[in-house]
Amino acid sequence: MRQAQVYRWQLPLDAGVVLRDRRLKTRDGLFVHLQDAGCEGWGEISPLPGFSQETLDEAQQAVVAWARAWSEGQLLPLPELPSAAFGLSCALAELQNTLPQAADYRAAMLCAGDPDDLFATLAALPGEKVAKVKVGLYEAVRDGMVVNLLLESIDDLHLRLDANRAWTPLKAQQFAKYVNPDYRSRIAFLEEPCKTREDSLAFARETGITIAWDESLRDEDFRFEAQEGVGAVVIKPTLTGSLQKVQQQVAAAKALGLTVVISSSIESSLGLTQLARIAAWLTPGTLPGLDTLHLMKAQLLRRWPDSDLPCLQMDVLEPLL
Ligand SMILES: O=C(O)CCC(=O)C1=CC=C[C@@H](O)[C@@H]1C(=O)O
Ligand SMILES: [Mg+2]
Repeated sequence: MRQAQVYRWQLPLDAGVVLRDRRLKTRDGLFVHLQDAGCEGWGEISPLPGFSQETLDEAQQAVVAWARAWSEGQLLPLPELPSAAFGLSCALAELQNTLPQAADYRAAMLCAGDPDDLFATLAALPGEKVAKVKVGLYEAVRDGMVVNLLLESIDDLHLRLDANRAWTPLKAQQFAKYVNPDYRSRIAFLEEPCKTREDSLAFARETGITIAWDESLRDEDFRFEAQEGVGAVVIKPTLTGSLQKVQQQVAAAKALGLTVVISSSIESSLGLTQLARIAAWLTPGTLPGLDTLHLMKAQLLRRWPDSDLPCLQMDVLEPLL
């Protein structure tokens, strides 16, 4: 007999998590748990404030209705809301054993805070040294100097940068001016430098710095096409939709020869470990962008290997059905 449950949860975040100018104090989300004929599957639905179009309450309504119908034997189409479609499709994939267990728990180190503190940590990174640095939060010139300094001091370091569309063309140029042309090839990519796609493309052409699309993938008029200066796409499944849609986007990007990075939308450890499995499955060989667990004060139900954070269990979940 089929059984479905939807749980709501809330986790405290580290004091310093700022997203699109707003400070996030907690991460709120849902889990769905499906059981059928001795098999089970879990999925996480946690729209990211400032990034997702839908609110958690809207996602909850859609997920509860879908799960109720499913437990009564109906198979409704997945909801349109990306976070809901993603979480439900993961639960179904676990239930049907189509989401492989093997996971890629490596993550490009997310750097924040004082650059002076970063050198030692980065220099000591084992294996492929890839770090992600946010730019566009301070003066573009300061960003340029920090990036230059990091690449200068650690000669096997590659950086992923992310401006979240913060710059005007002028500011982007000010940034680029400070990065020694010899080091630019070690900028693996710079996500979304400018406010518009046209300006970002012009920046890539003019500076030789490879750019990546993240926010643009959610633009109504976005199409996968070869574009000079674009080297990668960053796919955030919680913002994209069902696993099937994620697979389609990965395939379309790969067909253009682009690097595809599966990235976190600050999911709990349960969602994050599923993303590590999706990365191992769909983008083997590319370091995923999943270094966000340390932004939280606890894990939930499933552990991320080597994390020291306490792992909270079922008793903190609020059942909704
Ligand atoms: O992509 C990564 O390496 C980590 C995730 C990450 O950088 C982000 C997750 C969610 C919102 C943003 O703060 C940021 C991004 O814009 O890509
Ligand atoms: Mg980004």
